[in-house]
Amino acid sequence: MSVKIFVAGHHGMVGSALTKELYKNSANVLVTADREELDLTCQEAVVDFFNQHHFDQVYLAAAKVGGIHANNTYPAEFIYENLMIEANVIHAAHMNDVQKLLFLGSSCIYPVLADQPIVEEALLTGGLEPTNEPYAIAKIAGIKLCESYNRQYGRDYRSVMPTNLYGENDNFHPVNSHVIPALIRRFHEAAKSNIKEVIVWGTGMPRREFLHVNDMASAGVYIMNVKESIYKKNTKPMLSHINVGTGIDYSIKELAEILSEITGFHGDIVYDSTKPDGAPRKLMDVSRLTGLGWIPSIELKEGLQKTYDWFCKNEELLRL
Ligand SMILES: NC(=O)C1=CN([C@@H]2O[C@H](COP(=O)(O)OP(=O)(O)OC[C@H]3O[C@@H](n4cnc5c(N)ncnc54)[C@H](OP(=O)(O)O)[C@@H]3O)[C@@H](O)[C@H]2O)C=CC1
Ligand SMILES: C[C@H]1O[C@H](OP(=O)(O)OP(=O)(O)OC[C@H]2O[C@@H](n3cnc4c(=O)[nH]c(N)nc43)[C@H](O)[C@@H]2O)[C@@H](O)[C@@H](O)C1=O
Repeated sequence: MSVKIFVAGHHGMVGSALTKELYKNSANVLVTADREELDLTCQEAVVDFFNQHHFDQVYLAAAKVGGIHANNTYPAEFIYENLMIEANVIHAAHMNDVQKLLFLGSSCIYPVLADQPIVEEALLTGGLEPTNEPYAIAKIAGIKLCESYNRQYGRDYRSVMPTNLYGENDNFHPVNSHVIPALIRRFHEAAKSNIKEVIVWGTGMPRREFLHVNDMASAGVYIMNVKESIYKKNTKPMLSHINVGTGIDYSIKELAEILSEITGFHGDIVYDSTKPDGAPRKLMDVSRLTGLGWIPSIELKEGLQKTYDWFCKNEELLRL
């Protein structure tokens, strides 16, 4: 029997990987819409769109996304657009009797000084990291929307909390992107132009856990398809969210050194400590996910090399 699925955000890094992953199952019938046809912040447009289709499932991978600088510079857009997208899509899914939905949150929902590795239960136990608090608040609202429709209406809306992601179709903007695409581009351009020095933001000391987007897509589809009774057994009764990561982290300095090697940059790496470090560490406890039977398959160096190869092939077409 076919399963009609709406993938919101299908042009994005995660949405495009999810689309590929979902196409592996020939029973899936995917529906997507470009932003020009469907602005997800517009309630009327979202209601009309859901009324036209009868979806069995929704993957909500559309969001206003960016790295530490973008979050710190455009907090109003990050909180407003994300709240609107989540409220519109999750509510419209419920009103149209869509029983299953997967919402993408982020590891920044957890308190900035949470015990490491961070367990799902750490949510709302402390203050958030200031540079991305508005985005994190919107993501927490998304989790609570899912939990509330589950509690009140018996929906099966699950939320994945991915660690920092990277891979093909990432945003390689020089300042608004995340650290991996930013450094790939900066090291690549320096190596090509024989520039002797590359600036890396912050002290290089923060630690981050990185997951390749193909692993993220595989985990997302896996989690969506775990039987409800088994998924609930692995979460506290009302908890709808689950961490997605590798369980391994690296310092930004270690990451920069790996990327300089991959891109063939042989100059000096200079740390600009006037730029924010953000959270000191964000390593997630992934035992709930591994307990469900999923483990990642792309090791960091391999994933970075694949991403760099993809960047070199697509440099001219990228949204920079
Ligand atoms: N990247 C990361 O490191 C992490 C990402 N996540 C989460 O994963 C999800 C996907 O992120 P990612 O793929 O990296 O982000 P991208 O920016 O690559 O993709 C986001 C997608 O959402 C679409 N979108 C944004 N606003 C609207 C709107 N108003 N109407 C219609 N479409 C819209 C964009 O459309 P368009 O193509 O037109 O711009 C884009 O296709 C997000 O929820 C994010 O919070 C979580 C943890 C880490
Ligand atoms: C996924 C996650 O992404 C964001 O949080 P973040 O984890 O801090 O992600 P980031 O990739 O932007 O930075 C990671 C680290 O790397 C350092 N760093 C060095 N040099 C560059 C650099 O050139 N660019 C960037 N962006 N960071 C750099 C940077 O200073 C920081 O210490 C959230 O806002 C939030 O949106 C969220 O959920």
